[in-house]
Amino acid sequence: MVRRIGVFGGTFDPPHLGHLVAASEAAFRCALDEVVFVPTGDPWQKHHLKVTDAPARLAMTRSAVEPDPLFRVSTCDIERGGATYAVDTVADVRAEYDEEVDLHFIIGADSLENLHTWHRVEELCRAVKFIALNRPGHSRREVDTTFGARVEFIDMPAVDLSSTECRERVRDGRPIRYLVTDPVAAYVREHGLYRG
Ligand SMILES: Nc1ncnc2c1ncn2[C@@H]1O[C@H](COP(=O)(O)OP(=O)(O)OP(=O)(O)O)[C@@H](O)[C@H]1O
Ligand SMILES: O=C(O)c1ccc[n+]([C@@H]2O[C@H](COP(=O)([O-])O)[C@@H](O)[C@H]2O)c1
Repeated sequence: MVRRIGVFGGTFDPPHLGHLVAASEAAFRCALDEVVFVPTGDPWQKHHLKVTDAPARLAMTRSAVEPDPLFRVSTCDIERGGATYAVDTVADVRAEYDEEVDLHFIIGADSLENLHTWHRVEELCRAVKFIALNRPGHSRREVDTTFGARVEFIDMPAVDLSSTECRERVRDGRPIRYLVTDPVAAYVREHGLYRG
């Protein structure tokens, strides 16, 4: 039996409940054997934003996924260096297995809308199928399939939350408890992240 692996790339600055619900729902609905969270090294489309250092995002992502035996973290994007391209992510994750695996790239509706801007997208689309999740304010159906994307649309309980909102809440002194896991909230507090 070829194992079905979900690859969930994200900047995870910080990881929040929307990410965890998306991964869990994708795993359940698509019978995934494992979901690999891959924090970006250098998210090139976020160069206009201040992104938290990779070790902190990695530590938060590890702590967020640790309780779920179906989830693990790969550091491949952080270790590779240079701009993070999903086409490299999936090649590196594939290389982490000794056996043949069927890779599914988990993606929110907002990212799916921008898929046509991704590096070597046709090659990426040959390498993986996409599991696309609804995200408030974004239509999942607007995907340009001319480059061959194979997309399965999954409905998850809508989580109207972003890392941006979490960062803004911390900056403004508002709570993020219950929007992120307790260990992530503790990490943010103890390391003074997002205080502006
Ligand atoms: N609430 C959500 N519901 C569904 N998908 C989500 C949600 N939040 C993030 N995602 C998806 O998770 C992946 C990683 O997202 P990312 O780490 O950039 O989080 P974000 O909340 O979009 O961050 P930011 O606000 O900093 O842009 C993307 O594919 C994104 O579409
Ligand atoms: O391959 C690309 O060119 C590309 C461009 C933008 C985003 N991505 C990937 O999309 C995932 C979510 O990225 P982000 O920046 O929305 O956190 C992550 O795995 C990124 O590497 C990939």
